[in-house]
Amino acid sequence: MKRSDLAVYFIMGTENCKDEPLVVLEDALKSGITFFQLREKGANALTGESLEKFALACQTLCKEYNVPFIINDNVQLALKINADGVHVGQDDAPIAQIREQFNGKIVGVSVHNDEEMKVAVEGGADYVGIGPIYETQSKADAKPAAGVSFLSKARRDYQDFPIVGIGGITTENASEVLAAGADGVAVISAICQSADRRETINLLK
Ligand SMILES: Nc1nc(C(F)(F)F)ncc1COP(=O)(O)OP(=O)(O)O
Ligand SMILES: [Mg+2]
Repeated sequence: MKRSDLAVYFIMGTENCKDEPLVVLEDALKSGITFFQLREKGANALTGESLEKFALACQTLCKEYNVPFIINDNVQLALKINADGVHVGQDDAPIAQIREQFNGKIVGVSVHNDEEMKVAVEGGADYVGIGPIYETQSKADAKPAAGVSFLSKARRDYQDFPIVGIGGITTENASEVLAAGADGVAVISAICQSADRRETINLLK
């Protein structure tokens, strides 16, 4: 993957959308997202067969638009349907183990400090997600908003490593995240709830 692939990283699960999720995803793909992550969370999250079916439908749409399709947390599902990669957090399996399972695929890791960043980079992650930059409504167990200070430091320490910012990012504050050194922004609500996704996506770049 290229760093520029992270420019507008849309993340979505069925709980994030008022409208039909696949309609939202196709509109977002048509409107120019550059990366997609299926993050199925919450009380009514799809599971089992219905999750697999939904994931396959998302994967088909992403293939049509030549956008990488990443699955959050669910390593088994990502392997089973041959997703383009997986995103894991600090509570998931160690990066070295994930890296081995996903040879040649994309592995993203959430990091919050120098140590986690070092382990992710040395463990072979393809990109890191840093956040939450701002307060977020999309992650119930999110850490407090950290601002851009750690992101800026990570960029100083790893000048060429792919970094995406996440957490409460909107068209109003995306430029601050990019100025701090992120290659792109990861968003859920800003795109899910947008009335004009093409305009929103252009304002996130
Ligand atoms: N899902 C994510 N995607 C990104 C990405 F880099 F892709 F923007 N960064 C961070 C997260 C958060 O990941 P995690 O800490 O495991 O929590 P959750 O499983 O609730 O998402
Ligand atoms: Mg996770």
